[in-house]
Amino acid sequence: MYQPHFPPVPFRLGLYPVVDSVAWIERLLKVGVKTLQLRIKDKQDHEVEADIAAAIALGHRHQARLFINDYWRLAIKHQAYGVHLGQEDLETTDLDAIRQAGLRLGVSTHDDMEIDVALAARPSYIALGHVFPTQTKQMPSAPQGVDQLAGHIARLADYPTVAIGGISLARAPAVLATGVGSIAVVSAITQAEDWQAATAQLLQLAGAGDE
Ligand SMILES: Cc1ncc(COP(=O)(O)OP(=O)(O)O)c(N)n1
Ligand SMILES: Cc1ncsc1CCOP(=O)(O)O
Ligand SMILES: [Mg+2]
Repeated sequence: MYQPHFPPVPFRLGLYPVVDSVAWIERLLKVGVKTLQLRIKDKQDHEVEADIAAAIALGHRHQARLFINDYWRLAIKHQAYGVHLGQEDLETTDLDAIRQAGLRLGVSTHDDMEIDVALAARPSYIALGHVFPTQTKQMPSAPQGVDQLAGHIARLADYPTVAIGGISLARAPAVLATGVGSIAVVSAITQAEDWQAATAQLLQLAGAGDE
């Protein structure tokens, strides 16, 4: 049973681009993306606060589901839709503060043990990765592949799920066939020759998420 400790999200979050700038957030909102993440790495809070505040304001204006990666205090301060955290972040984050502020929580997982840890926190969604090899982030483990992903999706039943890692336009149909509710992508959009065409095609396949 899906009974999160945080506000729920729709079972299908649809296409979920993960990007590193306000410019990308604005572009993607303008073409109809409704779930997205601002992922800026390795900066001090004061260096990213203006960008995080601007991205959150844009998300509100477009009635979109904007998750902030890592910077959970700033996400609370500026009232983001949600926060995305990794496994190692769970130990150092005040999860009660996120819940009390009414933000959704997404948690990364890479295997069954990490899914156990994530489920114990009862987040709003569980991310599963990396599905395929990725150039975007250094990964300590091997890609899980579509079959293992399908096993995790079956285990998680009605829990909202997000697949991430190496998902291209060509690979998206096989990933979606596992029943996963969302595909998170970086390079499939940001490195595409024509990002607008790529986004439109991915939206066609994955949808913009349930209301
Ligand atoms: C949707 C989604 N899934 C997984 C990740 C990876 O998050 P994390 O493990 O915290 O690693 P970094 O992104 O912080 O490098 C994600 N960001 N989004
Ligand atoms: C942030 C992150 N977490 C797991 S894989 C990944 C990067 C995904 O990027 P791409 O879609 O370009 O493979
Ligand atoms: Mg993180």
